[in-house]
Amino acid sequence: MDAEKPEYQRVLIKLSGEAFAGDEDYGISPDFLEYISREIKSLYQHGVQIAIVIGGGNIFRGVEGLEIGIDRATGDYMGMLATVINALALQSALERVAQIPTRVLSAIEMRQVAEPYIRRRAIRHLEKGRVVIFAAGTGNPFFSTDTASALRAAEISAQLLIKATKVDGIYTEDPLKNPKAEFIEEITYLEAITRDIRVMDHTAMTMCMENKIPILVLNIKKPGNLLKAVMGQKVGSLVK
Ligand SMILES: Nc1ncnc2c1ncn2[C@@H]1O[C@H](COP(=O)(O)OP(=O)(O)OP(=O)(O)O)[C@@H](O)[C@H]1O
Ligand SMILES: O=c1ccn([C@@H]2O[C@H](COP(=O)(O)O)[C@@H](O)[C@H]2O)c(=O)[nH]1
Repeated sequence: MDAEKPEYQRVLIKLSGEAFAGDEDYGISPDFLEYISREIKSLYQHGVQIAIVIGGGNIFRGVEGLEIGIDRATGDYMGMLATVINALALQSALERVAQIPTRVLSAIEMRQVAEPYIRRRAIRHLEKGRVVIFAAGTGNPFFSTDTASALRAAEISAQLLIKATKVDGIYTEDPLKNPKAEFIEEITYLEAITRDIRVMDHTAMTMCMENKIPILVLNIKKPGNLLKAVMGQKVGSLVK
């Protein structure tokens, strides 16, 4: 284990589903799986307790179902199942590439595939040095995996929620839509909500505010960013 001490001992990482697709628009990229496993290993080697919530945007989002006649709640369940697929892929990669013991805990019971989500069990896994992957979001339709990350971060008393995404941090507007948007290094929860910063949904932001969980938004595609975050080095944008 490295002598350098991390700033945070227990973190929750929200991994965007879209990032799982790598350079494609859909599916799971083997290169990304390998890359993210190595990135996570770098934190793990510093003794950081790591919980992960995975999105499903690379496979299915509930709102997409509406376009093909699938009602919202059913579409949302499909979206939650998509996060389970991503969780299993990540588990397999973490164990194969990084040799890290990993547990998938699902908010929707499917015993043959994953453990059911039980808060105290999740904490026990973390204490035992297992990376915990929370699958199936909150288990409820009409929510998002952003909200699931805020909820799980509060439940496990994570010291930091890292929103690992495709952009460098928070901007005045979505930088993928407006390249002239300006970078914001630090912002309060309330300001992020009132300025309608959409990098994380408002329900998630409010939950973090109420539970005083700082949110760090960073670019997951830049190697070393996750490690910088847990070491307390300057990276991304902070909401607190
Ligand atoms: N003000 C803003 N600053 C930064 N990013 C923003 C802003 N408004 C919108 N975004 C967009 O929010 C996105 C973050 O959401 P992301 O796609 O990572 O997560 P998600 O939608 O929760 O995950 P998934 O891909 O699984 O659906 C960024 O890629 C960015 O394009
Ligand atoms: O608690 C939850 C979490 C997710 N969903 C559905 O899953 C998809 C994928 O999640 P993303 O956050 O968009 O990556 C989401 O669009 C919802 O349809 C849910 O219903 N409840």
